[in-house]
Amino acid sequence: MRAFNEAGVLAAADVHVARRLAALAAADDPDVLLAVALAVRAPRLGHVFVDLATIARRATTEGEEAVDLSALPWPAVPAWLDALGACPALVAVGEDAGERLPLRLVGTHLYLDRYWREEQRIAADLRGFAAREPELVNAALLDDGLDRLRWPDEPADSAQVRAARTAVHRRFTVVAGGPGTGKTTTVARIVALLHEQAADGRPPLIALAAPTGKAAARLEESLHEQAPDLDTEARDALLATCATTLHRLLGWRPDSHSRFRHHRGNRLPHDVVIVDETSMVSLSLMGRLVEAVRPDARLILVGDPDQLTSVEAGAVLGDVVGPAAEDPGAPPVDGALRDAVVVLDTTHRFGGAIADLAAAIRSGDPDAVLARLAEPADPSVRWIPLDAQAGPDPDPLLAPVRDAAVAAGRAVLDAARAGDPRAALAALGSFRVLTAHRRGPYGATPWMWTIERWLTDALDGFDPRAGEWYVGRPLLVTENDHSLRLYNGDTGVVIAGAQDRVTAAFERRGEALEFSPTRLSAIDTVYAMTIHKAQGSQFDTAAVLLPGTDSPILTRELLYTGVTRASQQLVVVGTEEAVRGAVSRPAARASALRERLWD
Ligand SMILES: Nc1ncnc2c1ncn2[C@@H]1O[C@H](COP(=O)(O)OP(=O)(O)OP(=O)(O)O)[C@@H](O)[C@H]1O
Repeated sequence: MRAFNEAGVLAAADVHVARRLAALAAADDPDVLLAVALAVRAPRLGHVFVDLATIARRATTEGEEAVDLSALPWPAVPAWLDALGACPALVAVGEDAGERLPLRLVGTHLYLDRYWREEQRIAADLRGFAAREPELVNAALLDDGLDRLRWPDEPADSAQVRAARTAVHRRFTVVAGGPGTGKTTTVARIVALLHEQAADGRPPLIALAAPTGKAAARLEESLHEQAPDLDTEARDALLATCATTLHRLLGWRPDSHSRFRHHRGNRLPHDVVIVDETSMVSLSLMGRLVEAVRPDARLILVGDPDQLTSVEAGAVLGDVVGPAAEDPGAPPVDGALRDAVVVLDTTHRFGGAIADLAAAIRSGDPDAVLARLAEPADPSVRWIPLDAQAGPDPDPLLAPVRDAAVAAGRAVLDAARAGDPRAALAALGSFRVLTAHRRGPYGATPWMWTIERWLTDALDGFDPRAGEWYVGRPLLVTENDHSLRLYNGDTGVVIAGAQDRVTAAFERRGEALEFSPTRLSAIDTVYAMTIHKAQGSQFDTAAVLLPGTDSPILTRELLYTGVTRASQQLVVVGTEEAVRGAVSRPAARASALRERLWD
């Protein structure tokens, strides 16, 4: 294991855990130890298992320098599998082996047993939901509702209409689509239609949830915004709906890391559970969710399967949507899961060139992406083919980024000085620099210093050294604070108040909430933020700064998620190699959920 540790393939903790597990089972074959360490490593990097047949080609390293993986002493695969098969106290072999051992080998996939169980159980639960008898519905009322809730120019068989119809008819529905494809609109329709179906009886108990507090707050806000325009008796019910985090819904207990109040033995009381931003839900959280939903309830998963996935193991939404994403227009076939997945593929929100670029990234064709960057269909996309390292002396070609940062900074500062929190928050949301990393030469932290310098040079009286709570400072909440209802990722601005006092203003449901800065705990400055943190938010203008090609997190999903954070104007800074590197490198998480669901 030493060579693999020194090459940056294995971390010290992987080696340590592998040694402990092997010692308990009295296994001492070095090839077995290496395999166990790789299985321990897998979930740390988002994989559900390690595929021993491909790991020698696919492993990524964590060191700064490129490593020649082929020079490492990889065991020959057949002998490796045999060695694992000869450890009956450590490794269960095959899906049918009944023992509970620390590891499980299925074909060439080596799992930590816990993840194997999780994956298997989720597949069974989801297949169960998908196959369950459809609901009895009042079809005339449903048709009438779908008609009333349609946009004037929306076809009667649009994907949004199909998605809402599916969710009313079935016990399991997946609504998949990129930004602005009408997912939230569809959720609003589903809630309204389900209320209409129950008009004479007990109104359905509906839970709306999202993986983060910020995403939950955003879902709730947009449903409340859409409600007044909907032609339905259920308008009040929509206005009264609240969204919560998945952890809260499931009854997270601070005394226990993974146990929730609701589970298979104590299900959620809800008739309908709708989850937004499902791409951010990990395998284990999905496991806790599907086991807690009553078998006779409806489960509706909403999200964008092309976005970055949770940092924990699994890529559940992508696996559930599976092949349905490749032929969104295909008519339903007999497979129950195929019928449950509806892909929304018409963008209603942003500029054509941004949507075009996002589609090219999704298709994985680097030449098409570069062509759309070099000659976009309209001026909403701009590409600066530069290496995006932060430095004391930014390249003059970065002027568009600087100008946008200064324009937004000026608007934030003017509004903050004038004591106008709403205008300051609106200006803050108008522009953001997005990076792949937090630290290091391409990180959000050095870029923050660069932007602060630009603002100091351009704005009269702007001085970030004037004290921690200087007027106009853009704030980022870095931990959930349930008592203030501020969530990790929320942003705010320091606003001038009376008598030299300042407040920190944050937006909630279109209103500005102001707090004394002394009440805030985990806060950062946010001239730049990581693409991961920006997930679930959009900005009028976003500048996406790509790292070098040796960055292990430069992937297709990262670029797609960054690009789709811009609603009107997008600037991409990165070399041709970085763009190619990103597009040609899908995050490819090792997971067998897709096969378990679809094959
Ligand atoms: N069929 C449609 N025709 C015209 N406009 C629509 C249609 N569906 C939705 N819209 C509008 O497009 C915008 C995006 O819709 P919506 O917020 O539902 O998308 P979304 O997929 O939830 O976006 P996000 O990824 O930001 O959550 C909204 O302003 C909405 O009013």
